[in-house]
Amino acid sequence: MDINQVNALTYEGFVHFFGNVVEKCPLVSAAVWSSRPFKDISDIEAHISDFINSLPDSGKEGILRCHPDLAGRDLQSGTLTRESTEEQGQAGMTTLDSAERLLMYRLNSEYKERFGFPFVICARLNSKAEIVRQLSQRLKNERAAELEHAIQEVTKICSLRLNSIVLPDIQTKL
Ligand SMILES: NC(=O)NC1NC(=O)NC1=O
Repeated sequence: MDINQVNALTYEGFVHFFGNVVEKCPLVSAAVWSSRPFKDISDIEAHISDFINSLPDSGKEGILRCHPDLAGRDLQSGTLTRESTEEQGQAGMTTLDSAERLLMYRLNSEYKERFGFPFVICARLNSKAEIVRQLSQRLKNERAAELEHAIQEVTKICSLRLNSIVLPDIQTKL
């Protein structure tokens, strides 16, 4: 859909289409709907980022906790959202061998133990090797810096999801 169609959506319609641009957090799209009309995709993205960044740490942590582990239980049991299934597939998380799966499980567990929220990274922008490297690296961060880093990854995931729903401006004008 183009930006004019987005701006014409009712609240219910907007949450229907945009409710999962931040994983399992329809509250975020519900919150930004009242900022219409949006100029373009970047404008929607900016409102979402502003909303998330204005949350207290507990709210940011809550957003992270709504994300499934990479190569975790939801993937094994087929209960990932459609978006997350595609993203984890693209990053090679669906074709790990048993040693790689065990490594991801260990690192994810260690990360959750240390920070109290799951490791989040924009899977579509990272290869399997890069995900393992970043997970090992980010385990060494201070908690506050890591929370901000993880939230930036949420906004990258959100940006790619928005771009798969809304046509870019250039296409709207063709
Ligand atoms: N934990 C985590 O990073 N999850 C995800 N990342 C991503 O791009 N999609 C996800 O579900």
